[in-house]
Amino acid sequence: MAFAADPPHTHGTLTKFFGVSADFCYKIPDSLHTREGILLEPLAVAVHAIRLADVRPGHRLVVFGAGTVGLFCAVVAREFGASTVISVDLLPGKLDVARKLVGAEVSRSWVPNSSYTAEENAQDLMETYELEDGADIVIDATGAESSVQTAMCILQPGGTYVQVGMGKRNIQFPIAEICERELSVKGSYRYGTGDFELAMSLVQRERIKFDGLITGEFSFEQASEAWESTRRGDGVKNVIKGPGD
Ligand SMILES: NC(=O)c1ccc[n+]([C@@H]2O[C@H](COP(=O)([O-])OP(=O)(O)OC[C@H]3O[C@@H](n4cnc5c(N)ncnc54)[C@H](O)[C@@H]3O)[C@@H](O)[C@H]2O)c1
Ligand SMILES: OC[C@H](O)C(O)[C@@H](O)CO
Repeated sequence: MAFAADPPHTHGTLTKFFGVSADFCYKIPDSLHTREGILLEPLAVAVHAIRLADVRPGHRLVVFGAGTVGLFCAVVAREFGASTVISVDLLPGKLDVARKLVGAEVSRSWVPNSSYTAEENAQDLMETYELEDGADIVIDATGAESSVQTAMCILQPGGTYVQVGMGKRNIQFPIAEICERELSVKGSYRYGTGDFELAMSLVQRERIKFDGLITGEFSFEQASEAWESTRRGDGVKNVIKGPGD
């Protein structure tokens, strides 16, 4: 898969014109403003992950990370029938967005304690939400070592773990947990056939609404400020306009 947004295959999409074959394009639904169209990409990432996780009605999920990808994993899981989705993030503001997007009936939130071990955090989360044997499915959308370690300790026997977050290439990984509880561990990378279609359909049918998710708009000249704002974790999604827009 050649990814358009960053080198080496291209110089990136931060340009006035970007040529791409028509059969690699999807028409943004008329109901969406172009700037909201950028959210279809991370939504397709989430659709891919939730399909791989095989979320079924009644499942209880934990999603580490409430950035764009984690938020969308949580709301797509709701659409697949999850009864409870616990969003985990260090930033309480991100969890407020998750609650609004997913809805109070399904959404729960939890902030890890940075001075706890992974096992202590896992125990705290499971007690808080009465997950006696553990969650059915856990998704990591942070790439953070501490999240991955905690995630492994909150799955029920036979549960499924999906790695979406991409952080350090090598981390300490509690491999015994996989063996002893017969966990299924999967990696999720970008998207596959049908993921963009389902993402667009969820938006067109207004099952998922993008209202309030574009929290910053920057001119081309302010691009570095946009990246800095994203690095600080401000808001949800920043848009950088093309040159001359
Ligand atoms: N697998 C793929 O195809 C794919 C596609 C897109 C993004 N990604 C990866 O997914 C991850 C999420 O992407 P995003 O765009 O939502 O990023 P983001 O930076 O917007 O979100 C990450 C969130 O994780 C939270 N976080 C960081 N460390 C944490 C910790 N220790 N505990 C709890 N929360 C923590 C942050 O506060 C933030 O809200 C990134 O690692 C990104 O590289 C992977
Ligand atoms: O949504 C697609 C992602 O941005 C990526 O796959 C990227 O972060 C890794 O190269």
